[in-house]
Amino acid sequence: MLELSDALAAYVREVGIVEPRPLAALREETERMENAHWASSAEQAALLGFLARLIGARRTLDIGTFTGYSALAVAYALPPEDGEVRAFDDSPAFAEIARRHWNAAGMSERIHLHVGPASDGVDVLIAEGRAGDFDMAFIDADKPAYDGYYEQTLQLVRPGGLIALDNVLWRGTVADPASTGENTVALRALTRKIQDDARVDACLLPIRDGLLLVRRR
Ligand SMILES: C[S@@+](CC[C@H](N)C(=O)[O-])C[C@H]1O[C@@H](n2cnc3c(N)ncnc32)[C@H](O)[C@@H]1O
Repeated sequence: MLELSDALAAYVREVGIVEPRPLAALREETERMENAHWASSAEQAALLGFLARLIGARRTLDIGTFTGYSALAVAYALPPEDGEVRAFDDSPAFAEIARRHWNAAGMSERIHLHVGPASDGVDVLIAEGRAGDFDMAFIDADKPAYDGYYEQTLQLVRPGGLIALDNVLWRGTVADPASTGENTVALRALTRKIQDDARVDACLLPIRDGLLLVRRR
């Protein structure tokens, strides 16, 4: 696979994607943080925004929000009049950073963040009767809980809607039978389950740490 050198990444960012200035400001602040690698890359976030536009998304879920980069990238792709991102993260510190940047981008009306365990927050939406009400979900929180998030989002996303799961290659460990770490085992099992799941179509993109795209039938 082609290695994305710094020069090549800079080229892609210059001519291959559009990153609004407030989104770039959020990325730049995040890059100075200890957990900077948690954030989606600019290219991956641009892909999510592109896919949101492609399917005409109006309402989306962002499970594992960190400093808010993926949520903001998708928010830009939603219609200004009624676009809605429901975001979930259990860190109040990350929430503060995310909200500051969403506000600066003029997107705070469009993105609603639940601070607490994501599964509880998503359950609230299900209890509120919002099954089938969402067009897209991005799953990027704790890996052993992905299967639960997948089942929850499958309820919330409409037929024809999209679920994207990040990090499904887990730095390549999933292809090594000797790797039996908790995250590796969970991601390997879920990827196989999804490929055999008659409720969906799925396609694994080997970009960055692996992005599994799932379409609800
Ligand atoms: C990889 S980061 C998300 C990156 C983000 N999607 C982006 O593109 O910038 C994972 C996030 O999930 C959050 N998280 C982990 N376990 C969680 C849980 N059980 N409930 C809610 N958030 C959780 C962490 O606080 C962290 O911010």
